[in-house]
Amino acid sequence: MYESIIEVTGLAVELGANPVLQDLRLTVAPGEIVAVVGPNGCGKSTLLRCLAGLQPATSGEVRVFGEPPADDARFWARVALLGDEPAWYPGLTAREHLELMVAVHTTPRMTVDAALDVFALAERDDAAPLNLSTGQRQRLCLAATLLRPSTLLLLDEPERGLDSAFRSRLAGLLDDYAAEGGTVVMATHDDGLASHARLVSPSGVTA
Ligand SMILES: Nc1ncnc2c1ncn2[C@@H]1O[C@H](COP(=O)(O)OP(=O)(O)OP(=O)(O)O)[C@@H](O)[C@H]1O
Repeated sequence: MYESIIEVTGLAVELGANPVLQDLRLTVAPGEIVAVVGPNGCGKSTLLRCLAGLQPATSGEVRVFGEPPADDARFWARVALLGDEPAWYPGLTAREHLELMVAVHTTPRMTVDAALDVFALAERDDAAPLNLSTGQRQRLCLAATLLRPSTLLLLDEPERGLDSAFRSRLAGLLDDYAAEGGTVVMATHDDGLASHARLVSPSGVTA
């Protein structure tokens, strides 16, 4: 068991000549829900990308599960990332995309039918993702992310496209994930989701 799942010290990131993150410190304990908040462009997505090992630090240290994040099977067995919309497989339905996740991850957190039910997609399960609405597609992304086994969720604006009822439902799902011992770090502009979380601001500004 780790005392902290995430340990960030003195993190700085420059993109081009742009100092996006400066001397950022963050510690996240198991079972915590952390909301990375702040105005557009303050570095929320950049921080999440650093935690996912997708953005190298200019200086400072990022440790996830005690080690620098590495783009390898061991890291991704524990970490589920919701970032930009993925590329969808042509010819596969929403259900078949979730079945792919189950085929790849041998111990899914729920069945495909349960995921379709939880994410209110059962009636559109035979649609191609590109024939779903924006919010339905986001629910499919969330279903795929929460279906796979993980102990750390990294979510970049999970509320994107969701109606207010489903945003509330998502807050409950994240609470359940944390109650099971999982840890959540999300970049969000949604006050409801943020109200369930400890707030962290890359820039020191939260509104
Ligand atoms: N490839 C890049 N080169 C230079 N600057 C970049 C690059 N990518 C992002 N930036 C800049 O880095 C800053 C942080 O971007 P980031 O996407 O992390 O912000 P954010 O807080 O997630 O914003 P939003 O709320 O709009 O999603 C922004 O000023 C952005 O313009």
